Amino acid sequence: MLLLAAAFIVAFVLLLYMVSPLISPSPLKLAGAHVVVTGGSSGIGKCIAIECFKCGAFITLVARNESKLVQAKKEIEKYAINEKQVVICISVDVSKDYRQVENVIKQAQEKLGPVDMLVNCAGMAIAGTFEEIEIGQFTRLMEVNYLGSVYASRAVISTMKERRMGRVVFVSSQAGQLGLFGYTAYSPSKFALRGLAEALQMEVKPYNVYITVAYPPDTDTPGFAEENKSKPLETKLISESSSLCQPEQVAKVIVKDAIQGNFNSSVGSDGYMLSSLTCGMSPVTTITEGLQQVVTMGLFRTIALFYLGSFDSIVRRCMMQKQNCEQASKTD
Ligand SMILES: NC(=O)C1=CN([C@@H]2O[C@H](COP(=O)(O)OP(=O)(O)OC[C@H]3O[C@@H](n4cnc5c(N)ncnc54)[C@H](OP(=O)(O)O)[C@@H]3O)[C@@H](O)[C@H]2O)C=CC1
Ligand SMILES: CCCCCCCCCCCCCCCC(=O)[C@@H](N)CO
Repeated sequence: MLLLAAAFIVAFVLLLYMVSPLISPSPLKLAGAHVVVTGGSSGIGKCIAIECFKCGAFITLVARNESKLVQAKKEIEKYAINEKQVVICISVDVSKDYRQVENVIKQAQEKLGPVDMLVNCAGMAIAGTFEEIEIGQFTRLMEVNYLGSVYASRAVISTMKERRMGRVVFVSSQAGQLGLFGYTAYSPSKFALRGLAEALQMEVKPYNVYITVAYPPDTDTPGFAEENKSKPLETKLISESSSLCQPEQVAKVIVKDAIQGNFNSSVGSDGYMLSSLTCGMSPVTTITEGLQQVVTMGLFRTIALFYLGSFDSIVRRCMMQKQNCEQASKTD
């Protein structure tokens, strides 16, 4: 009986491997491709642009600040592998008005041809307790992190479907896979990207267009330094459970996954565990990935329970410390 079951499983796995080319997309060739990177003037976005440029791509950088854009363009151009390669910059706020973003994409396509890959990396983080964060910041984060990605993606998707090719990358965050102290405004804006990505992937898969959602951990960038200025101690301590990465390393992984057409993109062992644990109904792009999710789910949930316990105790300890400080200052 056991033997029969084992034989059945082996046959099943073999069958899955046989049909795997049907679900694995063919890799995108970056040489000569047009890659648009929103948020490409700094941090992770700039490193993604460099990574693509190194592979022979043509780059459009999109961000607000013109001098930062020009600076980034100069830096990226150093990595050229042939004389034809071009980097262009366009200044726009991706979060304000769909028509503006659509125009920017049109301009980029006139200069460098149809977009082969769009990387939605423009974004920002604000950390603070729920009652500390100004009410307008909840709107702002949804506008920049979520709607900014909707607008740029909406502007490229029709052409991608017509050409039966393309990649759209959403840069979410590990804070888009779990909610944690201090991120009541930020986490939802990153969770939203996952919902968008899943729904969109189901629509565009028959057109050979592939979506990638990246979930980076804390990454050493100018944006991260800015966020740290006002980050609650609890958020800092909890985030230390996950590694601090360099933007170059994060960019390498994101570009590799986008080329392959992988839906999930994570960095490091905690990133891997989190993605596996939170895979839910997200599409699977390789058989190996699907099998790993099935096998590791229970184990990773067990590990996660220990993490959750330690997060709760960090929050409780910080609260008690604050109360002690308040009492001490009252009795003084
Ligand atoms: N660093 C980290 O720890 C992590 C970051 N992430 C995510 O990665 C992305 C990049 O982060 P990071 O590299 O740290 O950030 P940076 O602050 O270093 O870079 C952000 C980029 O986005 C641009 N940008 C910001 N707002 C807008 C806007 N409204 N319209 C157009 N462009 C905009 C900025 O240019 P300008 O200001 O000139 O517009 C800049 O080019 C973000 O989405 C972030 O949430 C995810 C996980 C971890
Ligand atoms: C099996 C379970 C494993 C669980 C591991 C849990 C680790 C949680 C750490 C969460 C870190 C959040 C980083 C947010 C980064 C970010 O988006 C901002 N820095 C943006 O600037």
